[in-house]
Amino acid sequence: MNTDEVLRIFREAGAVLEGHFILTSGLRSPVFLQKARVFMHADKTERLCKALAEKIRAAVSGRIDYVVGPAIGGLIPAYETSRHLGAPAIWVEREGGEFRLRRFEIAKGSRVVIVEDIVTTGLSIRETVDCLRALGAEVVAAACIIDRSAGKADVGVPLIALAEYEVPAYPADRLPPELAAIPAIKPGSRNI
Ligand SMILES: O=P(O)(O)OC[C@H]1O[C@H](OP(=O)(O)OP(=O)(O)O)[C@H](O)[C@@H]1O
Ligand SMILES: O=C(O)c1cc(=O)[nH]c(=O)[nH]1
Ligand SMILES: [Mg+2]
Repeated sequence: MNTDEVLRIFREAGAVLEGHFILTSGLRSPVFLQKARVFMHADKTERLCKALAEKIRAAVSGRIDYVVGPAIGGLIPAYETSRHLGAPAIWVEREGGEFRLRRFEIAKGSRVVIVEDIVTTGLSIRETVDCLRALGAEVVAAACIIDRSAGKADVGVPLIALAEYEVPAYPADRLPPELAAIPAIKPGSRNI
């Protein structure tokens, strides 16, 4: 599946939003990919995640013990991708602002792949890598449906993206005037 096909699915689902958005990194953007509007459709999610699982299988040699999704956005794609990889899906969720593996125990040396929805700066994947490494896991790769950095984000492990789609994002104190004129909203779950 190529980037155009992935974006077609997002557009068909009404998931490409325009306005003024506060991203999880604090950056501001005129475009927000509201993945929940895609993941509400099992057929669309299956097509995307089956293709992502194939890309992961081609890139990762050796066993995968767990697929880990960073909540909330990573929950559904990690679960659906895990189905195609034949590995169990678990998740990290925020406790006091930090990602924790609250509901599961994993053996030291477990080989894990992180599956995210969207990557912008890579911050959320880096936080997930830190949490898993502190538990003794080996993070063999991370994957996402759409990489908004188009390959520029450094997540500390190899990143496998189903699609790369570069979207502008600006520091809050360097907004273009047309963006500053629109009231900002924050759709994600960090800090709520
Ligand atoms: O690469 P980054 O700069 O970290 O941005 C991408 C992250 O932002 C979103 O999560 P968010 O924290 O907004 O909450 P959500 O998972 O509930 O959507 C998205 O799900 C990724 O986790
Ligand atoms: O960077 C983000 O927080 C972000 C961007 C985006 O397009 N979609 C999303 O869910 N999060
Ligand atoms: Mg998220």
